[in-house]
Amino acid sequence: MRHVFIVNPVSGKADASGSLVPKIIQAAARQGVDYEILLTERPGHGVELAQQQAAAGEPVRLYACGGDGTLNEVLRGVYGCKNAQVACVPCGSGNDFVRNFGGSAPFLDLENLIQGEAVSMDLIETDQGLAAAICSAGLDAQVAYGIPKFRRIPLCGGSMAYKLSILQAVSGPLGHRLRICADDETITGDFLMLALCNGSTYGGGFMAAPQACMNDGLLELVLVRKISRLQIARLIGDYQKGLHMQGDQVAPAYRDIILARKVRSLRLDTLDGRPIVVTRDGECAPYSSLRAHVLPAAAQIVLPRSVLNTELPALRKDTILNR
Ligand SMILES: Nc1ncnc2c1ncn2[C@@H]1O[C@H](COP(=O)(O)OP(=O)(O)OP(=O)(O)O)[C@@H](O)[C@H]1O
Repeated sequence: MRHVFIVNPVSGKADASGSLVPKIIQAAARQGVDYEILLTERPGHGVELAQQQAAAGEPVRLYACGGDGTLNEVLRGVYGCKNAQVACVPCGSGNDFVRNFGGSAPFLDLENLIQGEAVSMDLIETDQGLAAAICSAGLDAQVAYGIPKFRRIPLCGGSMAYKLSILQAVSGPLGHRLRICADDETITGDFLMLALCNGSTYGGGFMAAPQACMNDGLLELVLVRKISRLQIARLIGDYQKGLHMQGDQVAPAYRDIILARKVRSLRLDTLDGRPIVVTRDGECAPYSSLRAHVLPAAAQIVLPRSVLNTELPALRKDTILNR
């Protein structure tokens, strides 16, 4: 099997490629694998490179070296190619995908990752494109959407841009009138936001669905009703830590404002004439509707050896390939 490292030099806070490339060369040499290193040159280039690498039909393992956006591009590029496995080398800002598996450290241990095995995992297909972990809509996505604008202001760093974007989002009209069709159930009401989760975590560590399993053929839908600014301030800390849920149930303190379902498909339509911001693995844009469904076992994701030996909600062990 060929090992191809697709490196995004602009992901994360600094260009990681300078330090990463020598580590890749050393790890690949020590593991004695046939490898290649490719750098992305522009947005979307990761999709093209992954497509080209998988097109020959030979077994190939692609390492997406960057953040969640780079992983998303590589997964899009190989979607439908049974010969391609995908690994994540987390060098981005949020790196939410690997949080499902205990965090970045084992994935940055390249020899551990090269020795890893592929696990068949679900993806989310939406009418806006694929998502690996979470597709969300509403206030949280609106905050993420606003950050780049504030980052363009001189001396405005990442944390200040995030705070200014929150301030802007909560100063405007809160919530949307939505019609949500979750499988066969239709729910109409005023909602602050919703998260459709294959994985547990997004937005740099917000744990929307702590029990989400990435290979059970189901998605966790978390709906937050329209609430006051004071209630948002109370909820936000618990939502970040996943304390709004108790196992598969909504925690008693939040049962009047949060709904949770396990679903295969979702249709969302805005009924108030205002577009709602949607984010897929961190890529944001406003839409008036969204269609999404689970793609069971659509990707072969490589997990480091040490992660495969750990019990995690994100992973059912019976789908490990190559064993
Ligand atoms: N050479 C390049 N120049 C400019 N943009 C690029 C280049 N290569 C890739 N990109 C784009 O960089 C964007 C950001 O990458 P990525 O999401 O991996 O990093 P991040 O935002 O730092 O991490 P995270 O999403 O985990 O917070 C992606 O949308 C990708 O399309």
